[in-house]
Amino acid sequence: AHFKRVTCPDGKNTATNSACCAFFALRDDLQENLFENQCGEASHEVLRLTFHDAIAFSPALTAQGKFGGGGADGSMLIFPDVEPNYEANKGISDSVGDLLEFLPRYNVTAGDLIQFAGAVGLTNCPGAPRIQFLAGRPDATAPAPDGLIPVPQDTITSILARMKDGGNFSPDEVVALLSSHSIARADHVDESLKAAPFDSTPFTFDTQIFLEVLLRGTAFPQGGSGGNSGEAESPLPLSSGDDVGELRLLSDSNFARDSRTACTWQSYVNNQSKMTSQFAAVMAKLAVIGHNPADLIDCSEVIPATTPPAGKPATFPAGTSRSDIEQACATTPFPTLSADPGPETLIPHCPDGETECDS
Ligand code: HEM
Ligand SMILES: [Ca+2]
Ligand SMILES: [Mn+2]
Repeated sequence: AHFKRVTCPDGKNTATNSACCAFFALRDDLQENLFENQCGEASHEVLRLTFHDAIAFSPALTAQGKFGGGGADGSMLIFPDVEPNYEANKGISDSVGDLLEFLPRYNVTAGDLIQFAGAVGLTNCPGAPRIQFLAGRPDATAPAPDGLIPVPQDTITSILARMKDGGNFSPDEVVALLSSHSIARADHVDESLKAAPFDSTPFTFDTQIFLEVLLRGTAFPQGGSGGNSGEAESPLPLSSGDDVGELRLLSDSNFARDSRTACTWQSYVNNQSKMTSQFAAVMAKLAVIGHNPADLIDCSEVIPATTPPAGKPATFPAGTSRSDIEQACATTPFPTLSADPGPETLIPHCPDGETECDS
């Protein structure tokens, strides 16, 4: 068969399906005015929103005759005064507010906007994969019920059960999804710290998260209140001004050390291609929770090209070494890595070495 491309009403773009046309101008607007072509705060927060919108879906609740949520249906944007107020969604209102500026100006559904923006934002992050984007999610008719978003103080057993129910994710697939925490910073785990990074390279989609969470924790980030619910000690607590020390989620700490997930966790250390290909595959699954993909139209062609990885292997952050690794996978040797020289260094607050940046 051959496929004829349609010319979009904008007169500039062609598409495999006219349903994809609305996304070209939206993409350019998001890149210029929200993400600023950077792997900064807005790109990170929209990625988190893709998860929180999609995973609020529960066949188990439906089986009890209750409403289980609509999955990736944009309910966060359609009912912005409901779900964003749930405890597990603390901080999500930033990305909800960001995307609500775009929603009325484009002929796309709220569920599509969230997953599309997540895929576009990712391409600003060096090393991140280009993920699939399917269009055509119908609009949510009701907000998802509370209690469906994992929190870092949950046990691994409970998070795995929730992820199985919500997206039919295996333990390995949950670990793959946690690659997202390579480009992540917390504002609400320790309310006294703003943008506390989960790894030493929060603007690069690399495997440092999997390495650094395996290092022995020594302290809570300096300047913070420490020991909050869902927080574990980190190996890089040094802070100065806006440059906040690394914060470790209790759940990430547990995933790295639990017998059900430790070997997959360790297998991503210094294996960028494995991490990114598995993350891309599982994100495709996440993005269609609550929908039959056969009802959606492939508009992946609108997603920009990726930003290439730095090409730097994983390294022990300055001040740490192999002897600090709490290895929990018994069957595979830990990879040999070099260490950055010198004593512990600060983790920069801004992308691209800027001295001032938003949030
Ligand atoms: C499965 C268990 C998970 C737990 C318990 C969890 C928990 C958290 C928490 C507590 C934060 C910090 C929020 C804040 O205080 O500002 C966070 C941030 C983040 N999470 Fe997760 N998460 C999980 C899975 C995921 C998944 C599957 C994704 C995406 C695919 C994701 C993407 C992110 C991103 C990108 C951020 C950073 C947001 C920012 O920098 O503002 N998380 N996560
Ligand atoms: Ca990183
Ligand atoms: Mn944030």
